[in-house]
Amino acid sequence: MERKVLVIGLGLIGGSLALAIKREHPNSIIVGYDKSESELSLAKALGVIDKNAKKLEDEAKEADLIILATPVMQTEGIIQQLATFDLKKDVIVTDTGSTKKRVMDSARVLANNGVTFIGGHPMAGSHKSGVTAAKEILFENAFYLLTPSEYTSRLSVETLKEWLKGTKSKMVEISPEEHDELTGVISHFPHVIAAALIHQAQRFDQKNSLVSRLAAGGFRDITRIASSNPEMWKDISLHNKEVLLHLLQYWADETTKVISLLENHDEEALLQYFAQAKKFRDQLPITSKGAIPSFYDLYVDVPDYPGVISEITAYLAEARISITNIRIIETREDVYGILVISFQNDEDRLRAKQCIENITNYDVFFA
Ligand SMILES: NC(=O)c1ccc[n+]([C@@H]2O[C@H](COP(=O)([O-])OP(=O)(O)OC[C@H]3O[C@@H](n4cnc5c(N)ncnc54)[C@H](O)[C@@H]3O)[C@@H](O)[C@H]2O)c1
Ligand SMILES: O=C(O)C(=O)C[C@]1(C(=O)O)C=C[C@@H](O)C=C1
Repeated sequence: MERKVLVIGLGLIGGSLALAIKREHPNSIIVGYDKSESELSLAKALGVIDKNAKKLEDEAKEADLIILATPVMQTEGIIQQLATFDLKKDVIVTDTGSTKKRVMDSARVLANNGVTFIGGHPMAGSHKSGVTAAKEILFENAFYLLTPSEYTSRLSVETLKEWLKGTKSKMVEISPEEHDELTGVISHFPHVIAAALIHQAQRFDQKNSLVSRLAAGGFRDITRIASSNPEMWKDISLHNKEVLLHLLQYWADETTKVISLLENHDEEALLQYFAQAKKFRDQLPITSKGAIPSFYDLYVDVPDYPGVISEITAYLAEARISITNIRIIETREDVYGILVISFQNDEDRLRAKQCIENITNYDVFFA
C-alpha cells in the first residue's frame, strides 16, 4: 500500500526532507502544506511534492508520517491544531525545529491523545530560505538530532529513522535540554553575534561609507549567517532564551578578559588567546558536516584579471566537475584576489584541486 507523508512548511528544510524521503521511498506519496500559496505551488512545480494539500485536516488524517518544518513558534500552534484531528493510530509526527525543549513540551498534548511525536533537528542548513533552495543532499553526513520522549516506543524511533534514511545523515538521540544547550553554544549564540557584528558595522558605516565597501573576506565569512530568515531566528532566540542569556553573560566575561589583555598590553597572553582559539578551531571536523557546516570550498590564488573565472570554470567543465558557487574575495585593490569555488562534496573538491594544479601554476588550497 502507498504510504503518505505530509510535510507542513515547504521551505528549505521541508523541501529538502521531501526530496530525500522520496529518493529512499519512491512509492510513498508526498503531500505538501504551506500557509504560502506561492511556495506550495512552487514546490509542486519543482517536483518537490506529489500533491498540494487543500485542507490540512483531510491530509493529516490520512498521513503515516507528518513532518512540521515551520518556524518553531508556528510549530507549537500546528501541534495544537493536529491534536484536534482524528489522526491515524500509528502515525508518527516529527518536526525539524532548531529548538527542542519548548517543542517537546507543546507536543505532550499529542502524547495525551496517544499520538507519537518525536522531536527532530537536522543539523545542516543555509542562510537561504524557501523551497527553491531545497536540495536532496542537504543533510548528507550531517548530524540529525532526535529527541524521543519517555512515551516513545523503540519501534517508532526505528520507523522514523527508516523514513529519514534518504537524508544519509547521522542520527543521534539526545534529551531536549541537552539539545538546546549544545545548539545554543554552536548555532544560536553565533547567530546573535553575527547579527551584532552587522549592527556594529552599520553604525560605523553611517559615519564612513567605506565600511561597507571594505567589508570583504573575513567579515563576510563570519557574518554569512546573519542573512538567514529573521522570523526563524526570532523564534529560536525566544525559545532558547534561558540558554542564550546565560551565554551572553559568558560573553560579557570574555569581553572583559580581552579588554584587560589590551589595556595591560599583555603581548604573551594575547598571543596565547589567539593561538588557543586557532588550535581548537583547526581541529574541528571539516570533511564531514558537523556543528560548523562544511561547504567544500576550494581557494585558488589567482591574478585578479577579467576572464579568470571563465578560465577556471572552463577547466572544470572540461573535467566534468560541477560547481555550486563561485566568487572572488578581494581585500585590497592592488593585491591578487582569491577565487573561492564551492562544490557539492569533498570528492568533487579534490578532483577540482588536482585539475587546476595540473593545468595552471596557481596556488590551490583548502581553508
Ligand atoms: N534554515 C536552516 O538552516 C535550518 C536548519 C535546520 C532546522 N531548521 C528549522 O527548520 C524549520 C524550517 O526552517 P526553513 O529554513 O526551512 O524555513 P523556510 O523559511 O525556508 O521555510 C518555512 C516555511 O514554513 C511556512 N510556514 C510558516 N508558518 C506556517 C504555518 N503556520 N503553516 C504552514 N506553513 C507555514 C513558510 O511559508 C515557509 O514556506 C525551522 O523551525 C528552523 O528552525 C532550519
Ligand atoms: O549554515 C547555516 O547557514 C546555518 O546556520 C545552519 C544551522 C547552524 O547554525 O549550523 C542553522 C540552524 C539550524 O538549526 C541548523 C543549522
